[in-house]
Amino acid sequence: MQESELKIGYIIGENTSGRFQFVISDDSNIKKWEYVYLKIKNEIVIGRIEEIKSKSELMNDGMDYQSIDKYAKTGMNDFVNICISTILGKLKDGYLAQSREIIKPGMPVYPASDEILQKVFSFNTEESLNIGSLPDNNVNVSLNVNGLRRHLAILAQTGAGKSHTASVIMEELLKKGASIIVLDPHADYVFMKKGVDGKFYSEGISVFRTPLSTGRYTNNDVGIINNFTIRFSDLTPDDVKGIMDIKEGYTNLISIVDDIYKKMKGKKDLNDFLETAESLPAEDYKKIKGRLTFLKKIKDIFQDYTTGINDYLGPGKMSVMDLSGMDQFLANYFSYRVLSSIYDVKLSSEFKYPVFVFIEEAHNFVPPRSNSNIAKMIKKIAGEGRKFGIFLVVITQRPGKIDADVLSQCNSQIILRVTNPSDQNAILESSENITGYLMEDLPSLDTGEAIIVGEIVKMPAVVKIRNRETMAGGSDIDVIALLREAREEVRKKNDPSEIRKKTKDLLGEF
Ligand SMILES: Nc1ncnc2c1ncn2[C@@H]1O[C@H](COP(=O)(O)OP(=O)(O)OP(=O)(O)O)[C@@H](O)[C@H]1O
Repeated sequence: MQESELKIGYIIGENTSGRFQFVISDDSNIKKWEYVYLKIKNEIVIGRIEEIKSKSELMNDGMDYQSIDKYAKTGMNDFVNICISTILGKLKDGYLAQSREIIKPGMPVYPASDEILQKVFSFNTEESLNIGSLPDNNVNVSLNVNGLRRHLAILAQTGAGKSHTASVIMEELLKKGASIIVLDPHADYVFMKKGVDGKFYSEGISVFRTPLSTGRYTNNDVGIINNFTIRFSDLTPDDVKGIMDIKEGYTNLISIVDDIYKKMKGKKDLNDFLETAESLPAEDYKKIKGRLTFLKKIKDIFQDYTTGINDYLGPGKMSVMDLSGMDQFLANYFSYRVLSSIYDVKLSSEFKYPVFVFIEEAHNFVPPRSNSNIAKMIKKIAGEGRKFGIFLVVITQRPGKIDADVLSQCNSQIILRVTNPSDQNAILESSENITGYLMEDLPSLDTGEAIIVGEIVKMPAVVKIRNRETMAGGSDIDVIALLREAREEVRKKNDPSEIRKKTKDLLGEF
């Protein structure tokens, strides 16, 4: 095909090494977010359309309705359609390298073919995770598993598709034999053992719950579950303080717990702890009584066995820690136990495979300036984890309410719809990958559409995340269907024939 047949426009006006503008014909089908290229000295320089402007000298913004109406009816037009495109780089061996060429007015602009785009959005099979496709064509987009080495953030407002996206990445990582831990405060991932068809999906997935869990699903709903239990005598005094939510500054309560430990003479189990506490001087007992009541309330988590790292960490194994129904500080404590044990085995190289840790609702575990054990552990992993092979996937709907250092340690971002300006600002500040142009698109993304930037992709892209293979938990409630059911219930309650039927059932024929 001749170049002249392919081109869609010509470079015009002022252009820079980062951006160019070109005029397109009136009947062009080109759309925002599509990719174009220029041929400069036998090289292909790729750009992405960020904006399309249309303007007319004739029908300008100083004219009234009647005059425009007249022009419009004549069919006359002098529209100029101008596309603004960012330069993503020049294509080199399937990768993008920086382009420093001068972009001159008059140069033709070509639409990037699916073939070119497919090259840019794929990696070799072993390193690629299939995440979805470009929204307007069939080009598959893959993530580079190596890009996860520098942590990933999945950011979006509620309902935009964070858990869906995270599940797709988990499915892909499982296929690669990854070891995955999921901190799951709302039981969003507890059904992943099942496929969308309801059949069994993967041997490798286990769900861990504490006997305390009063979450949104029962054990029967979830199917096979593993209990996360603790043998009280395995706990250190500091562990017990953590479980009782006794923070660093509570010096009185800290010394009372230490005192109980010094005086314990029996099996060092929960009963021993509680009985020893009762023998404390009345004043001390009074101070700690509320915390002891709490320990009694959660006594079911203390069993004969302490769930340990070998239960939940292994090659090709994904363990979902269902923390639903727990107070935040207990969820923090359990999560801290899990992450610190992973940190230890990775630090000592006892476990050699990479571990991917997904943290849902991460803003609750590591809010700004938090000094809790779990927050310190997450910050440590964000800072140094990648050296030992622990990679974070931080998921949050409140990017403005999570520790900024943790967010900025994430070198890749998958960002779905975000309309709140303070969250948009937090995202913009967290990463140099995100430009103002990309930010402008955030409010208009559809559910399941994401902007992906950073080391996991060769160039920034808006991607339609693929369908899930596994069953979702925590999907949106179908309000319409439930309201329909409620109306039907009320109708039946008031329907005379239903009332007669009920009376007959109760009294028999009369
Ligand atoms: N790529 C997608 N394709 C099809 N459906 C999707 C996609 N992404 C999300 N959805 C659907 O949109 C709804 C919300 O998705 P999801 O639960 O993942 O959002 P969320 O951002 O995690 O919400 P929340 O903050 O409430 O947990 C779900 O019903 C989900 O199935």
